[in-house]
Amino acid sequence: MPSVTAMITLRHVTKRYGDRAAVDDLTVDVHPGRVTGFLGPNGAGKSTTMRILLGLDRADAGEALINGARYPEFRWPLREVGAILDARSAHPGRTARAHLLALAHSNRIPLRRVDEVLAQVGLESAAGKRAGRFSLGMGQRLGIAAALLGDPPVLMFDEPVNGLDPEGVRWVRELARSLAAEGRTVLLSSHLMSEAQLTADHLVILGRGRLLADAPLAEFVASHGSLEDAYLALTADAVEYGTTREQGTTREQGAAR
Ligand SMILES: Nc1ncnc2c1ncn2[C@@H]1O[C@H](COP(=O)(O)OP(=O)(O)OP(=O)(O)O)[C@@H](O)[C@H]1O
Repeated sequence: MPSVTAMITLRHVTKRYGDRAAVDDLTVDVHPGRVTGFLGPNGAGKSTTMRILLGLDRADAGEALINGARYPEFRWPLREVGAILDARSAHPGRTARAHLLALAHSNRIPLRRVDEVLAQVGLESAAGKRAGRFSLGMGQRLGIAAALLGDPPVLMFDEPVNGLDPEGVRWVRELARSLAAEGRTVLLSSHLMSEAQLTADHLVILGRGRLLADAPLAEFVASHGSLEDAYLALTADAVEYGTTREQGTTREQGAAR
């Protein structure tokens, strides 16, 4: 049974670039045993939040914890949290198997896990192929294999279905749901409301780096009939780069707010 304790804890996290806050006093908990959809318009701060959690960016203020610890404190981080931030993270000259073997070595993960995760993501037959020759979808699968390698209790996927075909999209959805059903914490960012509605149990929505909502999916859908309608109503004032209805041209609203 999943514990009721939050596995991802953000407390007053702020990150500034110049005079602008990419993440602005963000406090939220992400719980195990469910898929939490991490939503927000372009530039809302989703990737920055994930990067801070993964120790790739440093917050100017606040605390970002995974299972009670800061990422740099983990001796074997891949056993604590699996993440895909960028589908092309493997060295292009390395085969899929060599990439995963190197990761397993570096985190003292049993080497048998390499073949297990290759099978889990459907890449057995491509294990000897260089990552640089992978299609976008294969690259996403390799990224997910790396995330699963250490059997971590926490998974963070940033736009995992970008560029995937319908079969791949469904596969990611079912994978995310099964990982949550095993009691893991799954945080998944997406721009696709239809996909988020099919995948997430719970939603955390950001706008301009601030928390706009933290509630069960069912509440959103009940309030407006669809997640898309609820989301667009909630984020209307937080969109940075929109298109004007009359001309379909891009305008920047950021300076006006
Ligand atoms: N390295 C950086 N230098 C300067 N500004 C940055 C940097 N990284 C992010 N930002 C800014 O911080 C804000 C938040 O960006 P972030 O990528 O976290 O948003 P996001 O919600 O992931 O957006 P998207 O949905 O477009 O991926 C944006 O205004 C972005 O331009």
